[in-house]
Parts: sequence; C-alpha cells; structure tokens
Amino acid sequence: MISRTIFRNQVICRRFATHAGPNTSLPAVLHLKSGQSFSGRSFGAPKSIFGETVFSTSITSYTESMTDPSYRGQILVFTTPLIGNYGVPLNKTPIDSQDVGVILESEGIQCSAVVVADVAEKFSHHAAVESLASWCRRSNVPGITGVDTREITRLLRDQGTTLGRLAVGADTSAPSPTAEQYWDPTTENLVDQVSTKAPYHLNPSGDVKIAVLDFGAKANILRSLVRRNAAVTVLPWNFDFNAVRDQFHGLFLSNGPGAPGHCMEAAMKLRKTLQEWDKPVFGICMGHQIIGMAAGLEAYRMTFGNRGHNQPVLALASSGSIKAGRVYVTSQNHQYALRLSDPFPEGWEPFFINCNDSSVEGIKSTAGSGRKVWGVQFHPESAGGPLDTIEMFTDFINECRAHKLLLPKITPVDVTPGLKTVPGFTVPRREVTAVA
Ligand SMILES: NC(=O)CC[C@H](N)C(=O)O
Repeated sequence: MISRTIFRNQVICRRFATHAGPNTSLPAVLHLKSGQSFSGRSFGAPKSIFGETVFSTSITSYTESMTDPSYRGQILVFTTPLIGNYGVPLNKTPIDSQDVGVILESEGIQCSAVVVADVAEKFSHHAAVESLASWCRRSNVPGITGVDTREITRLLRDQGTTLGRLAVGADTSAPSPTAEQYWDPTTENLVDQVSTKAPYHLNPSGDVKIAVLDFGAKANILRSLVRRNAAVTVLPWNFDFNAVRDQFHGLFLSNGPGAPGHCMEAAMKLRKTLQEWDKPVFGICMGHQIIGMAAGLEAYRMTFGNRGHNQPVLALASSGSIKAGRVYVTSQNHQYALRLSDPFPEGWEPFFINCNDSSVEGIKSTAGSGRKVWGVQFHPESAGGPLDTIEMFTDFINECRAHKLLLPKITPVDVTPGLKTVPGFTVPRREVTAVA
C-alpha cells in the first residue's frame, strides 16, 4: 500500500515537474537602497518590482509564509538555501463547518517577490500540484534565484530592513534606482488592502460567538478558533465593533501588514470597547500592537524585526496554559513592537519578552483589572512553526465560554510536557542597534 502510494506520487511529481521549471532565460538583479546589487536569474513572473527587503530564517512553510498577508509589500529573502522542493498544493478545500476555505494562509501570494539561493526545479510532495516557479508566474509575482542569500542576510542583519528593487529582464541593464525612486510600502495603509471588505461568518452553529477584526488574518488563526467550535464573524479592520458588541462573547484582533500607526482609528475604537465591555479580548501581532496602543503604549519600528520559526520568548506571568518562567519557541513575522514603558499603564503588565533582543512579546491585563485581555507579538497559530503556544486559543475560548455563558471548559493539551519552569529567571536587557 505504502509503496503504491509512493509510486503514484512519483508519477504525479514527474508529470508536473517536466513542465514546471523556472524561467531561467531572463537575468534578474536585486538592488538594495543601501547601494548593493545582487545578480541572479529570474523565475516566476517576468516583471520588476519595488518593496521592503526582509529575511526569514524559517526552514519550512514557504507556501504559508508567502500567503501570509503580513508580508504584503515585502521582498522576502529565505535564508534556507533550497526553496520549492515540495512544490505548491492546491489552495482549495471543500467548504464545511470546520473549514475556512483555503489550505494556505490566504487566497494567494501576498509578498511582492521572493529571493532564494537555489529554486527547486523538481518538486516532490503528495499534495503538490505545481512548482514554486509556476505558482509565482501564475500569480504575477517575480522571484530571483542564484544569489548568495547568506550575504544579503548578513547585510540586512547589520543595517536593518532595507528598501529594495527586483529588476527583471531588460530592466537589469538600467542603472540602480536613485534613493528617491525606492517605494516604501509602509507609507501606505496595507491593512486596508488585505482586510475583508464586508463581514462574513464561519461555523455559524458554534457555541461561542467570536468577532474577529481582520487586519489581514492568517487562515490558521480562523481555523484555530473554528476548531474549538467558535462561531466566527470576520469584520473589516475599521468596523464599528462597539455598535454590535452585545452580540458577541469575545473579540479577537488579527495579524496584519505594515505600520500599526495606520490603524490608530481601530486602537481608539478598542479603547472605548475596553472601557465599556468586560468580555475577553485576544490579539496577535498587529492585533497585539493595537491592544497596546489602546492601553496607552507606544508602537515603534524595530531596526531588524523578527521573522522565522525559532524565536524564543520567556513568559513573565502565568495565565491559562502559559506558565511563568517557561521559554516557548515561537513563529514570528514583524517589524514593529510595543515599547517597554516603566511603569506600565495601570491595569496592564508585560506577559512575554523576547530572549534574543528583549523586545516586548506580549501584554496582558492584570488580575485586579477586572478584564481578560491578552496580546502576543508572536504567532501561536504558527503555520508554519512550532505549536508551543497553540493552547492560547483554548485559553481564549475557555474564557469566553466561562464569561456568563457558563459552558464547560475545554481541557488544554500540554504541548511542552517536558519543559521545566525556572522561577525568577529573567532575560538580561540588551540593546540591538544597526551597525553604522
Ligand atoms: N504579522 C503581523 O501582524 C505584523 C504586524 C506589523 N505589520 C509588524 O510588522 O510589526
């Protein structure tokens, strides 16, 4: 049985692999605003683009990263050298109550371009239907292969996230762009481009009603709520939640692309919600930054940002499945963070801190505040990445179930059973700045 399945997959892969290789006929050049240029070959769409050049250290899940709406406007450099070797799956599922309509993180590729050391021309995976090059071509997204991604990453790691241009074909013989020509995606409200335009429902027969403010929600966040039997209503990012809040048992704020400052309007509406509504609120990444801004904290642009699936965070407080003193390995993709203020706004406390750069990784309402509100900078839903903190979704749903509904709690799974807590362990304060 197993060998027959392997044989069938090999036949399928060979069939697709024969006509799915990269378009190696065109030259491509990645220019950085800091002055460096890297020459390689084009694959995917034969077009040139501007964007913000960022690197991710994730070793798997290029399909999930590329469809994550938080990568909107970014030229994504993969530090893993061989990308594309398991191809790309069909991004559709039959709609049923437990489903959110896609296999990947959104309907299509969200990043502006991809940069890889060595794009795989042949791919092998039972669910793959096409190559990375073919998917990029079909999606009108350019890629460059054959460049030294170690060198690019070392530059970005020293000077910080840098604006870039991927020039393809005839554009490669044009001079590098001038500083004024580079387009900075963070000057635009990218959230408005990716958020749903109209409210929609998932799993309407679920027993707890959750509103999701969609700043560019990854599908696995919606899946993680639906799988815990939530009835989910997804609302546009600037929807007036206060007008409908009585219909819901909890509010969730999603991840999203670009600068959080563009969403100040949402933060001000949330401030009113938090003053007048006592039900649970949970936010991830952009959602966490908006909760922080509503609480009175400042969101600032980091020099480097964190993108990868191996970011260690230390829990500073216990809450639900999270134990103070434990280090959790997390999936991350962000450029902005909340500033650690001293004192913290009244009624709030830091929840997690990053073990590498000491940035704020989570905040929560204090026990005495009368509220249950948490935000985390990392991605508990991962896709891809480790599931160390996945039970934070169970914690949120349980708080919503307990709040006046009096439904029984779901038992969380201990996903890190072997981990010991280290009472009193703190991360030394480190300053991370760009090399001049
Ligand atoms: N994944 C996210 O939600 C990212 C939030 C925000 N765009 C940042 O870069 O920090």
